[in-house]
Amino acid sequence: MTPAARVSAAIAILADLEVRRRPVNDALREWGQTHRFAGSRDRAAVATLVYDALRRRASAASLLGGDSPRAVVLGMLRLGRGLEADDIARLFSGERFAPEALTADERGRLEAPPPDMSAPAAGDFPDWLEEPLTRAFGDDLIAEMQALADRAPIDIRVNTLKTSREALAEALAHLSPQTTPLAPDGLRFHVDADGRGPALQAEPEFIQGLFEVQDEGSQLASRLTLAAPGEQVIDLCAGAGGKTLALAAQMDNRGQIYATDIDAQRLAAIHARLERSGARNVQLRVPRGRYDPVRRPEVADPLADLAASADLVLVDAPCTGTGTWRRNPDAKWRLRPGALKERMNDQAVVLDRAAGLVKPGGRIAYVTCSLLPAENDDAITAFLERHDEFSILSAEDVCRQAGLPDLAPCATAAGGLLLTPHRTETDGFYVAVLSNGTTGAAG
Ligand SMILES: C[S@@+](CC[C@H](N)C(=O)[O-])C[C@H]1O[C@@H](n2cnc3c(N)ncnc32)[C@H](O)[C@@H]1O
Repeated sequence: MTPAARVSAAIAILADLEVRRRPVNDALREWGQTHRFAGSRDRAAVATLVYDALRRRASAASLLGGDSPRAVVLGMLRLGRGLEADDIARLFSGERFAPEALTADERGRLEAPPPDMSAPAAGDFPDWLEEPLTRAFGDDLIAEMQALADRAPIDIRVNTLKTSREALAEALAHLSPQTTPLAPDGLRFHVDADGRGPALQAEPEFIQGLFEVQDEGSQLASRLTLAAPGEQVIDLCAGAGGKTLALAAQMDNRGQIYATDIDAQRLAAIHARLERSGARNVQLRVPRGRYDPVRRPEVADPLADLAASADLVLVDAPCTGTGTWRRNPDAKWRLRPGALKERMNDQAVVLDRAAGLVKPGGRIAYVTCSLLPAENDDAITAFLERHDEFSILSAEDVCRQAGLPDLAPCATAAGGLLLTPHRTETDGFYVAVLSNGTTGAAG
């Protein structure tokens, strides 16, 4: 496909998304199936155009004075990719397979300096989130949100149960890995201009369990739980097990991790990952269906024997995922206030459940991949009001004990830590460590 034909395809896919309101991956998959002539490089380039357009949807619409798929792609090429009006005119030539030629108005807008934009347009985020995001970032709001609109690199966590970062970097030298700036076990890979990264999961080292794909922010969040060898740990929202595996390695296979989730199906992927990783200190506690003591009392509590027993309960809470918008740019335009409310309710439920599982002197590590205070500091403040036996460990102490003193400036008003693409070049993650009683955390 020519570059212009790829642009036409991206505009058509964005138009389809508007009409059918479905996840972008479904639309891209269907496009690939119905355009068999497109090779893998074409498909990657088209997908990257679509994703980049979604990243810049609001600023592009502001530049072009409208939010049609064509306008958004035009604006993205100018603002996101830095193309000049002449370069864009060559793509929008009106020739076979290319989009229609530029109108005089479009050309004028592409040539003029960008207009003054509102914060949501300049930062490419939904209007209704301006107030909470301003609360989170103050004067840094636009810089933070622009960093969240950029593309993300691909990070892996080296499985230290089986190898070292140095040894794996050498084995993967043909993919030019770099060490992650903050996480001690991470390697980073960059994607090319067409959005293609290395096919890491096809590497023999992946099959041998020497690494897992995991964003550096998620690796740091696992470290900030302060999980230590020999501890009794409950991973209450284990899902597919990304953090369970990181904790097992951090604990050097010593002690015990009980991994569960409200939803048995979410745990399905964890079995093969555990097998590959060589983690031997993980016990799965799979509910017989969906664990919901209020609506489904017939489903037994898979942790019934673990009340008040854990040194650490990790609550990797269900959340809006606003911190992962670099990877899921369509999610930012689909998020609704009702979904935020639901997640806030889930967070309170799961935190209260965690409180009953921590032994005196133990701790809860509360983690979200959200940037919204309602899901972060506010959730913790409300929890501490409900549970006066808990107190928050200072962010500085947590960073020091985790061996990550450089993260201390990420402290939030309530004493949590907020990592962001702008601050730490990671996905957005929030971590707060809460101690049950006064004896404090391990370390
Ligand atoms: C952010 S995801 C977990 C990701 C996972 N820890 C990882 O690192 O790959 C949140 C998980 O919380 C689960 N969940 C939601 N409400 C819950 C509850 N009340 N108790 C336990 N798990 C819950 C969801 O099913 C989902 O798998």
